[in-house]
Amino acid sequence: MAESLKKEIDLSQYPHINKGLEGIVAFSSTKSFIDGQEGKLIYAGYTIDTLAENATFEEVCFLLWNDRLPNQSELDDLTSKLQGERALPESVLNYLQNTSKNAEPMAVLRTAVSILSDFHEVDADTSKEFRLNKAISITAKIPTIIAAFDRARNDKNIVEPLSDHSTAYNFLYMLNDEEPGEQAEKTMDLCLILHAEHGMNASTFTNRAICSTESDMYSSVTGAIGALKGPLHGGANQAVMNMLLDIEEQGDDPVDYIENRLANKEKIMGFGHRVYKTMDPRARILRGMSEQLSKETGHETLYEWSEAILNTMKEKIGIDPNVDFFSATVYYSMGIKPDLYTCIFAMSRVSGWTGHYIEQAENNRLIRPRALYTGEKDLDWVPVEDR
Ligand SMILES: CC(=O)SCCNC(=O)CCNC(=O)[C@H](O)C(C)(C)COP(=O)(O)OP(=O)(O)OC[C@H]1O[C@@H](n2cnc3c(N)ncnc32)[C@H](O)[C@@H]1OP(=O)(O)O
Ligand SMILES: O=C([O-])CC(=O)C(=O)O
Repeated sequence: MAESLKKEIDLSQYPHINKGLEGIVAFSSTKSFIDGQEGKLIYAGYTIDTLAENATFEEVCFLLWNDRLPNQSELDDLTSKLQGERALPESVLNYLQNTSKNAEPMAVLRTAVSILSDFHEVDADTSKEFRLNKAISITAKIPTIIAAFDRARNDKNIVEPLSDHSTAYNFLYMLNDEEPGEQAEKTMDLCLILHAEHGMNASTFTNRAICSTESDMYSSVTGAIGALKGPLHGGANQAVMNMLLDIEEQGDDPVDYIENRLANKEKIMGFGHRVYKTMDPRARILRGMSEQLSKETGHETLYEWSEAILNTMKEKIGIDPNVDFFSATVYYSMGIKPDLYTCIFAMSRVSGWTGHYIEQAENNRLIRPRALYTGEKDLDWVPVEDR
């Protein structure tokens, strides 16, 4: 039967059956450029190194939403709008306080962003200003959601957002109920810059597909959070930390640990990339941050193991680390719990998602690829009692 069906399918109608859409260009975009061979990343004209050295996360948000850097008064205006939008509606706070303390933070974030749409006009108009204001509002509230849930699940008081300071500072303040030092703020800000945008990754693609049905921005960000959560995408940073902690707990040698897993054909989290065939430029920056911070905070061994794992991966299968590998030890050194790492990724990537939403909405075409049907055809109906 399968043989005869294969003959019926006219494969010439489907010249590009491409599992995983690898290499398919489905959009044009001004948001970012990736050179996977050279390991280069550019956001709207600026290399990731330039932005890491000079920008703030707020400037990167402006860049991704407007395709240019802000002048001082535009930056002040955006910063104060973000600060003004940080507070959550009462019912979202109630949800965060009353949901299961064992819930996955990314699942809680996904639900909370979805609930936010109940309190906002979602598609009242189609102007760029309306969409920008939505982008600002969602971006401003995500750090508050993450910090509030983490405190609620640990039976701690929820800390109200500040009406001043940067996104990075305010997040750490709400998470820990204490003012962060200059270095902690700078590190968090840098992490937000590094994770903000990355072309047509799975979550951004999801976000654009939802936008293309003329659905609202809350729906597209909610869907994107769901896509980011998976361990093959943003969820890998948490998995990296769990792997390092597993090595510690088992008293294992990191090289043996990796070699055993590779021998079992297991994937090593934080390594490999669909586009980069060399070191991810963000991993290069995070590697330096991880080295410095882990030494300063007494987690030097974790950094040394990371280097040993990196060398083993390169030597055994020639695969380099991605953004999720060294970010794990950076966050760990900052005292952040592993199951919040992917939420921090979302806290940053929302700037890219919403930038892409605006871009898609302004030049929309429904995203609707095809699947090659390989099932049976013309089956006779069999009554349920006879099956
Ligand atoms: C922010 C981000 O999303 S960055 C990515 C985060 N994800 C991870 O770190 C998870 C681990 N990595 C992976 O699973 C993959 O490298 C992906 C999903 C990121 C990219 O996958 P793809 O482009 O589909 O590459 P694919 O999975 O086909 O890998 C090619 C080969 O390298 C191997 N490989 C790729 N990544 C790894 C890895 N992390 N560990 C071990 N082997 C790997 C594959 O097994 C495959 O081998 P094969 O040709 O012998 O079958
Ligand atoms: O581009 C990808 O496929 C994954 C990635 O690195 C990101 O989203 O930052």
